[in-house]
Amino acid sequence: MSASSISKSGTWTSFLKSLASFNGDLSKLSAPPFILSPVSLSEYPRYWADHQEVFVEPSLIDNENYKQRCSCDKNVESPEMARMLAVIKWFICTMRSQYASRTEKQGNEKKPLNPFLGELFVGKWSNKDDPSLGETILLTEQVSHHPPITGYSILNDKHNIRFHGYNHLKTSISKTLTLNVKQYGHAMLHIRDDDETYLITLPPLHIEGILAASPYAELEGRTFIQSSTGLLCSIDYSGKGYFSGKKNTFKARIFKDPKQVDDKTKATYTINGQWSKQSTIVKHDPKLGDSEPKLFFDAELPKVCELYVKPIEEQHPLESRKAWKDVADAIIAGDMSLISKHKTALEEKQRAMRKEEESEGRVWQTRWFNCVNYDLEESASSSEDGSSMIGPTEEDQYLALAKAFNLSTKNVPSGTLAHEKHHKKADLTSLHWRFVRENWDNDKDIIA
Ligand SMILES: CCC(=O)OC[C@H](C)CC[C@H]1O[C@H]2C[C@H]3[C@@H]4CC=C5C[C@@H](O)CC[C@]5(C)[C@H]4CC[C@]3(C)[C@H]2[C@@H]1C
Repeated sequence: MSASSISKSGTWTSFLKSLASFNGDLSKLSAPPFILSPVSLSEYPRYWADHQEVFVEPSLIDNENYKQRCSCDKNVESPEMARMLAVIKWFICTMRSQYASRTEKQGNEKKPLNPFLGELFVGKWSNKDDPSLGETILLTEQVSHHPPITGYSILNDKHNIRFHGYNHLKTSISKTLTLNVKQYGHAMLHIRDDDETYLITLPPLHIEGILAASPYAELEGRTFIQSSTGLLCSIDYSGKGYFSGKKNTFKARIFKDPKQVDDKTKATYTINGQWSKQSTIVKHDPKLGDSEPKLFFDAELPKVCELYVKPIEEQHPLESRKAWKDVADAIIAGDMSLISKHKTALEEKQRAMRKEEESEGRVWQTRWFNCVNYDLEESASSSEDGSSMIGPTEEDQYLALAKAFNLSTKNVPSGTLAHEKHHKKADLTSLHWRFVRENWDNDKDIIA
């Protein structure tokens, strides 16, 4: 059925009517089968690293090879700048995976399964066709169901790459049936033995085309990449119909002094283009002026690496594809009554578990992630009573990196700066989820 015929069908028009009472809770929406994805949102962090070569590259740049490895500027001034450029290339590369790959593959966005509390997703890129990359492991955990929060960790021990983050979504529907998505949370990329760290914020997005039954994502707003080397990259997004006219447009600027982030004349490089296609880079030299634009990245070139996920029979009951199998099969079969039967069964099991915990005065214990309260003083790496609420550990670089560019460390939309209105709201908490590597290392029940 084409999108245009779907958009005129009875099921879609009644779905659109149901959107009028959408209250932001995606789990309450019963969308028609053809718009449901058999994939859980807990699998989406895979998009941070499904181009393994690009993901590993920043870790391969050192004091000897930085000029020759920096394909967009052979005269790059330092290894730190070369690594920042490689991190930006990786970040832009993930944008296409995160926000355009499903539409490219299946024609439009679909509604992913809503992860249950404690849902796990484990995968690995073995990189057999390029062993020099080493093996990368993907771990995700639904650390909260209300509100929905997914923790994720991507580890490549061969190159000492640790990428951890969490994602919390707040959604709303506009009068024109555009789904507005604010992302809360952030990610931290740690590379090299001296633990060079990059704090990465997440862009707001909106889903257009719902009226026409062919929804697709477009980014907006601004994200930041703050390096522990002092370098800062700020990226602005816009789409079709904005000043640029092209979909998936971005403009990135690199600053040596994060405090100058709003003075574009102080940028060392400006990168322009589409995060789903090509982008070019200009170097601003105080003496030589601006360089000619040069190709920075072509997002359609790097190949997607196969993620290995254990067969369902080898999975733990909390692992996503095992837990959702009956629902996923019913969605693939397009059988609405079977979908709601199996979905209801899973939801009732969850409700029963929450009731039992409540009657026993217990709360669900998260497995690989801790919730850190950044309003608390520095504390040891684990709390005495085993609760998951602790203060930051001394090696935690989050506060220092946030301070460098005045990022709010409160629970506000990702990328909010401390002088912006969201940060001024009263009673804001500063709770952020952190991966605990030893919990994964000591986990005897789950293997990658
Ligand atoms: C409320 C209206 C509704 O359900 O409409 C259903 C429509 C088919 C489309 C809505 C769904 O579109 C999906 C796109 C999903 C985002 C895609 C990429 C990412 C990046 C990743 O790093 C974090 C998750 C995120 C933000 C996904 C969140 C969920 C989105 C918006 C799905 C929508 C429910």
